[in-house]
Amino acid sequence: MLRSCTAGLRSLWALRGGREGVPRPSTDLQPAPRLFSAEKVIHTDCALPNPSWSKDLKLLFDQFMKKCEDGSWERLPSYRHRCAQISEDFKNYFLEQKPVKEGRLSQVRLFTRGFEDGLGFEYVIFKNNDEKRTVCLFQGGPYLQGVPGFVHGGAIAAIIDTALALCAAVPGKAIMTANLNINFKRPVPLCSVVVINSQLDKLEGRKLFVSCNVQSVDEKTVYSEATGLFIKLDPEKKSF
Ligand SMILES: CCCCCCCCCCCCCC(=O)SCCNC(=O)CCNC(=O)[C@H](O)C(C)(C)COP(=O)(O)OP(=O)(O)OC[C@H]1O[C@@H](n2cnc3c(N)ncnc32)[C@H](O)[C@@H]1OP(=O)(O)O
Repeated sequence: MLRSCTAGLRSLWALRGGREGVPRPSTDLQPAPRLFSAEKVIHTDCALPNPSWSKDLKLLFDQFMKKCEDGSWERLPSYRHRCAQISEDFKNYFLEQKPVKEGRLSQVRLFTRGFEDGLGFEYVIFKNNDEKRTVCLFQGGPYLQGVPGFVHGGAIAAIIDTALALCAAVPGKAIMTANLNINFKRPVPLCSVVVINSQLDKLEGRKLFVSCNVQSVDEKTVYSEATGLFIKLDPEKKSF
């Protein structure tokens, strides 16, 4: 498996050198939006297939795209730089906050989209609004290694947090993770594809309770199970 990762890396670098439109790391600093800027910025949607996606990931992606045809499921787009709408949702709560120095703003990226194609988090999330659930198809690349040959637990936590956040997300409202509990039951092989099934279990005032499992594509292996608590930020509280 590690050999195939290394081979994959080499071919990715080769691809990067030759593929038009795939920027080199040093120049991949697109003109990013100012944090919390209302300015609309168009960026590349990362939740679409790229050459690093394995056959399994492409196959599952196609299956879910078919499910989107009748409108019951939707694919959630995903951007490297925070999209204008999400920034709008949060800006009222962080009025005084200047988290990033001017000179570094162009480097700001969403953590799970901060790697070059295929090296880190490759994923796409589909949402079924009626059933209040999401499915995240995730391929953990070679830069996410923890124990040799397996995905780092912190990387698994990050993709679980992302999947649960988007399951809990309420349009126009800002939410944050208050609690995340994960049982790591089996290690996730590096460069493999796993499926994260999340659901909204309960809504209690500002509290959104969600849970998920992380399974192999054939559903025979449960790698992790998790629960999360997300809180809708209170517009009356601006003390962050
Ligand atoms: C999420 C992002 C969506 C955007 C999508 C982008 C895509 C990428 C997705 C990336 C995703 C990345 C996501 C990230 O990385 S989010 C980053 C990681 N999270 C944080 O940094 C959050 C830090 N914490 C806070 O800011 C505050 O504590 C929050 C805002 C969470 C609540 O402070 P607030 O002052 O507003 O609320 P409250 O204290 O009055 O509490 C309200 C109620 O909640 C209950 N409670 C609170 N905490 C806990 C707890 N730990 N266990 C159990 N219960 C808890 C509490 O008892 C009370 O209940 P009740 O008394 O009313 O019954």
